[in-house]
Amino acid sequence: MVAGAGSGKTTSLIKGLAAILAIHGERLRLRRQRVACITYTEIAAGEIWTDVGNNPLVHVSTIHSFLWSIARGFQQDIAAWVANRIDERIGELRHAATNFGPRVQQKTRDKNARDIVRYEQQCEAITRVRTFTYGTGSDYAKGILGHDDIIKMASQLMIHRPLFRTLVAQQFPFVFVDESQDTFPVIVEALMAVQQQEQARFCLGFFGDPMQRIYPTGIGTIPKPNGWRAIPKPENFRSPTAVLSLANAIRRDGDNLVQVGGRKKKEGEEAVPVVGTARLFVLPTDAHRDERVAQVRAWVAKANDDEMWQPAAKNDPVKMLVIVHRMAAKRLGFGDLYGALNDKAPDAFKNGFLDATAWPLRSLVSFLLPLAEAVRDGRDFDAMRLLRLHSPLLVKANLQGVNVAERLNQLQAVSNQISELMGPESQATIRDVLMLAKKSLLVAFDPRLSAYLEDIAENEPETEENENGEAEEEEDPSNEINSMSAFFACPANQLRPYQAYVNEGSPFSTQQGVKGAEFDRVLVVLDDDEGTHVQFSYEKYFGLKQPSAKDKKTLEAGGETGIERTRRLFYVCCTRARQDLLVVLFVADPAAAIAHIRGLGLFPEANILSQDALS
Ligand SMILES: Nc1ncnc2c1ncn2[C@@H]1O[C@H](COP(=O)(O)OP(=O)(O)OP(=O)(O)O)[C@@H](O)[C@H]1O
Repeated sequence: MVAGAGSGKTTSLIKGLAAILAIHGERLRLRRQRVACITYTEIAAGEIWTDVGNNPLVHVSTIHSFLWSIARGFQQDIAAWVANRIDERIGELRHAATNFGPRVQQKTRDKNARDIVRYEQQCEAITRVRTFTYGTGSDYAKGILGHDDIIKMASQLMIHRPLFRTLVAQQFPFVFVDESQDTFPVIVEALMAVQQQEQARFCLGFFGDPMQRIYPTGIGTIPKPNGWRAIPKPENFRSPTAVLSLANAIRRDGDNLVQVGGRKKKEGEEAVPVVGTARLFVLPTDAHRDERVAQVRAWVAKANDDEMWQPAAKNDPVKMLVIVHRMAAKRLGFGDLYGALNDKAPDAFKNGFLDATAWPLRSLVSFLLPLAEAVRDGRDFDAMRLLRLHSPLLVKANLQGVNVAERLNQLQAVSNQISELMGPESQATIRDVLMLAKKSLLVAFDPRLSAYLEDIAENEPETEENENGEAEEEEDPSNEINSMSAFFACPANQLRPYQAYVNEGSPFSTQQGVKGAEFDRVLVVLDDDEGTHVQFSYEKYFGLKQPSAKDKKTLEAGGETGIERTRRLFYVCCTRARQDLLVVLFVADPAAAIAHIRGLGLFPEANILSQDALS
């Protein structure tokens, strides 16, 4: 099912699941089979499972847990895969070492050498591992596979082992994949291999929209082999007429998909279209952005005769979506964190910063920060739940012969210390928090993080600044090291405002975290960060700024530039609105920008407004 935003893909998926249960439920139960529904995040999984009445015949999960639930029984294959993976890594590191040019810094060479030693030790250690498990970060020596390993390992098993394919189909004769545009290509290949082998015994369905792909690792368009049925859904049920025209106009320069309809509301017996509003304000980039956004909101409140648009400090009825950039990060209180994981940082860090999935952040954001907050608020139950979920100190195998009361006291003491270090007034750095967690064995760290904690000495001077600001140069092996040392030096209390942004104002969490998110009033703030953002550029998207030399090279090579990525993100943001949409674009020269944007046919001319409208 390939269809635009608000066309009811998720609604259809849930109806499809219900229909399968009604038609095949009894047979599935007897054969101990289940229906798998793969979603992007745990939150989305929870929501879909609630929608199907928490039916145990439906296994709703992320791709990782789905794959692990099938692969975990194949321990011998896993062990062989891990041994091979370590060899591969050592080979890659040695290859890199022999190809280091004269400009590569000594610390990069040292790290390479230490990493080789670590992998060689792991190679030895895995022979003693009895059972491999799946955790947040991979630690082969302890028998733990991480997220990336599960994807690589299980898809390989699926692609190369007929028996494994049969097993998948036997356990899960129906597999639905939601948000299929953001699925890894190798997973699509693997699932298609199962379908090819099992034919009518295996029903596979993808639900998605290539224009809503927001992760660079996603496949976008799913290939359609012969014999597959495409299910079109041409109607839009969410957007008011004004937003629907904009959505169609955004796609006109992309894949040209046109949706019809739009949201309707009942008036007596009749269903009438909701007209709604879609406006663009183009305002000057200066130090008064917040005030200007507030002024625009007051203006819309008046124009729409809707007080809900007035600026609100709490429980804001307007959903505001911003792509964070340096200025916003500074204002929100996590400027250093932004700098560490964005300036001259590896692409994986920059991408993972947008939704807090970058590996340096994971244990902090998913465990240590929530733990610190639970302790501070006196939510003992939550603290305990987090510890049980994340701490190896409470794993059954590690509690044998241990005085449990003592262990709990010890955990409480460490949790209190972590909470203090991460408190708003604390002067502690991220490194301090991580060191304490490491020393006290509070959490099993991703070995990449452990390695850096061992390697990067305290107060290590940061290397040369990125002078030109344009982070468009090639990836340099020392980027990761520099990023990590800046990351360790960040104040730990910047994590809280960062997490609040990711949970509330980030279009990424909105898109992926809350399935099919929709809001009555949406405010999208577009604000390029003085040209340092390479992933997204609204100025380039609107044609206010020329593509760079690198963009042109990428296009010539058939690659994709930030312009396409920005179009898709803009589409996702705008199509969340059920009633009114307000877009605020900050640029250096609003008058020129307005003249240009009027010619694009995105917004009606009368709805492209400037500062003048506010005075
Ligand atoms: N057949 C229908 N009739 C009326 N309303 C519908 C219908 N199908 C879906 N809707 C409503 O339209 C809205 C969008 O539906 P849904 O979230 O399923 O779309 P989607 O295609 O998954 O959207 P997106 O791609 O933007 O996540 C929801 O409010 C849903 O209740």
